[in-house]
Amino acid sequence: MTALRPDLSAFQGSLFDQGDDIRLGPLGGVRRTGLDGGAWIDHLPGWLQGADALFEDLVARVPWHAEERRMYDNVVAVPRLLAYYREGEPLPHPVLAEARAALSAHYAPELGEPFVTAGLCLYRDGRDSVAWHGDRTGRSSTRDTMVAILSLGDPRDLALRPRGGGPVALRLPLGHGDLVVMGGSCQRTWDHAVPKTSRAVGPRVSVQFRPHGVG
Ligand SMILES: O=C(O)CCC(=O)C(=O)O
Ligand SMILES: [Fe+2]
Repeated sequence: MTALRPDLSAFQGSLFDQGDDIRLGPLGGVRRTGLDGGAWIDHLPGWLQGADALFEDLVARVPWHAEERRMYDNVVAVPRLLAYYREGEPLPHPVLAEARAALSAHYAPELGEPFVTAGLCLYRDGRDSVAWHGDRTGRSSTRDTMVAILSLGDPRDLALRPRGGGPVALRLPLGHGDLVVMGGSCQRTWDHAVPKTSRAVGPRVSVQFRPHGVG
């Protein structure tokens, strides 16, 4: 496994967020969109101020690695870089621990348990992506849960459609400190993806917080 240092020359930063002061805003402004089958999406654009400074710090300090997957007779590269922080493992920046604690407190009445793990993805350019899937390797395959995602860097679309296919029902551009939370039956009854794009886009980092046993 090789650690990688991505080329940041394509990263422009946001015109609206040039500060180095990295700070979370209140969660009171999240807006919920209900989806069919008991799923929902919460969205809060610009939750984190100083998102570009955090982005650059994470790109430089997280031990990013590439993965390969077997596809029938071939071994193919996973089209993004990854890092994973297990329950109890220190996160790569203190504001991520604050974010996890704030999300845990805000959603406790509904979720009944804290967010504990953090998965990080780095999309280097428009060729990096994540294919249609639900996060259903653990308890989320049978139970309602939540996955909270903080997005940094250049926005990329998170697309959602009902599980099993059909047209895209929702497309949210996420970057520069935006928060999205997928909740209810979303991982079971809906699929999500970050599609490849031919637009000239800079890199994006996604930080996914999940409860224990949700993958
Ligand atoms: O990049 C994102 O925001 C989504 C990532 C994702 O769906 C996953 O890692 O399961
Ligand atoms: Fe996912």
